[in-house]
Amino acid sequence: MIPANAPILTAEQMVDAEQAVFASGVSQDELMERAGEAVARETARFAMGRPILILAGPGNNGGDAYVAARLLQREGLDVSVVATGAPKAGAAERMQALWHGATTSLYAARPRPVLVDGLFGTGLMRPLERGLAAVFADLCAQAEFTLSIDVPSGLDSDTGADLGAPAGIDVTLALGALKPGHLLDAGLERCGRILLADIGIDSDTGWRTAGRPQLVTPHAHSHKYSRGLVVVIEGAMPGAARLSALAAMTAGSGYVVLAGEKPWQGGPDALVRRAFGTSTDLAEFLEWDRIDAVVLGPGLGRDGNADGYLRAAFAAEKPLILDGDALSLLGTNAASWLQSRQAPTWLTPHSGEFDRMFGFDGSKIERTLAAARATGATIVHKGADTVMASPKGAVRVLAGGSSWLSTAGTGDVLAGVLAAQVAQGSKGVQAAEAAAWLHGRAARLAGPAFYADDMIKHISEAVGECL
Ligand SMILES: NC(=O)C1=CN([C@@H]2O[C@H](COP(=O)(O)OP(=O)(O)OC[C@H]3O[C@@H](n4cnc5c(N)ncnc54)[C@H](OP(=O)(O)O)[C@@H]3O)[C@@H](O)[C@H]2O)[C@@H](O)CC1
Ligand SMILES: [K+]
Repeated sequence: MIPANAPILTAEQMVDAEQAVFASGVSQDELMERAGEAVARETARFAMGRPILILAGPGNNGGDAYVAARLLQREGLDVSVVATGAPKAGAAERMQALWHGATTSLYAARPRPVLVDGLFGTGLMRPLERGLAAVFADLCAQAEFTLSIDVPSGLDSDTGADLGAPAGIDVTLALGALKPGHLLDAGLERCGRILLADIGIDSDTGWRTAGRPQLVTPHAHSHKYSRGLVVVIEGAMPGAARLSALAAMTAGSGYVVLAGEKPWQGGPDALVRRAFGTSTDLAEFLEWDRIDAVVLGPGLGRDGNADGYLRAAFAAEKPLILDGDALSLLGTNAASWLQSRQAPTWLTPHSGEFDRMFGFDGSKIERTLAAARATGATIVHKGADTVMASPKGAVRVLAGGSSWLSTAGTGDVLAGVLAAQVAQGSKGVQAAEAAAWLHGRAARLAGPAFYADDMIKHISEAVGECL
């Protein structure tokens, strides 16, 4: 479980936030006391009287651990500390000096039912030393409950890269803000349940986890056009475009058109079909001023026809959602194609498509932001950790969704849900966040082992939860 609408800060941003707290008159010791109090409170809640082993590393993460040890002992709990080295000068050293209970070295440590991991937090700079990682993993495996302070030790807090973190952590108590590493890459599987403790730092940021959108019921005078008109362009593999179109219908659009050379005639009668002969015909149709959003890419194909449709969609200057084959056609030229567009664009690549289009380095958040800035488009970088970024720097992350979403066609469904949000007036990363949330919720409602058509039936139920 991941907190919704929670701020996300990098290690560097955490240091800045910490400095701002110090500048306001709060001492380093006071801030560490607050962090340790939060750790002690959550640990006591889960320990329910069981003996506790606290691992204290050499940095401030270890300092938090010493505070928690002292407070838990004061509450009468049976606490033992494992010190992995002398703490660095400053608050951590002072907190260690205030700890007067049992202390052992790492290699003499005996497992206890409750384990608190205060080895390393945001200051982890390199992989855990192998012996340390092995003992930590063993203590964790033998504990009945493990809580990590701030970040599981062995997880890169900025990227989620695995630097030796064990499996089996039950709770991670994030201090002040979530870190990118909680949400990305290996972090998704290593943190257990994530809780967020307010320790009084200013975590105001444009990066946060996605939350349930607030949608509106159509007003009394709404009509099919005012509810948003979506056009989905059908290509070589028509099934994918159908999934997008049906998803756009159940996500609240007033009018959905499936446009193709010979558009599919099955399915609901409410789905409007529009045949076009050539890309010139398509370009003319897309001039229609009723159109609020266009989806291009699901099942498009990559032949000359597809290229013509892409050019027609660009020429129309309507809000445009590009997915699948449209992304492949743009390829490494995405930035130059997109920078000239006046109307808003959303790109919805999965990681393979993203990597083929863009060569940026860094965490998934940094790479997605770089792509948004380079293209001027809102990027929805899909995956178990879906990262959404706008060119202005807003970031939303939706992580920890149903792993059953890893099946064909679910990306096409997302493109349709997104088009419905755009057609109804939602903008930029807000439209992406709403679509990703509805998509994730529909997948949960569909249960296990669903296929993409199944989840479409649950989109309107997900919409109902947001009114
Ligand atoms: N910022 C805030 O607002 C607040 C922060 N708080 C807390 O501070 C934590 C961050 O503390 P931090 O910066 O001292 O880093 P931390 O993770 O304890 O470790 C750094 C130490 O480990 C060492 N080291 C690194 N990698 C290593 C490795 N692989 N193997 C071995 N050693 C390694 C490194 O030394 P080095 O060897 O690199 O010289 C250094 O000594 C944060 O997560 C939170 O818990 C709260 O108290 C209050 C609010
Ligand atoms: K930790």
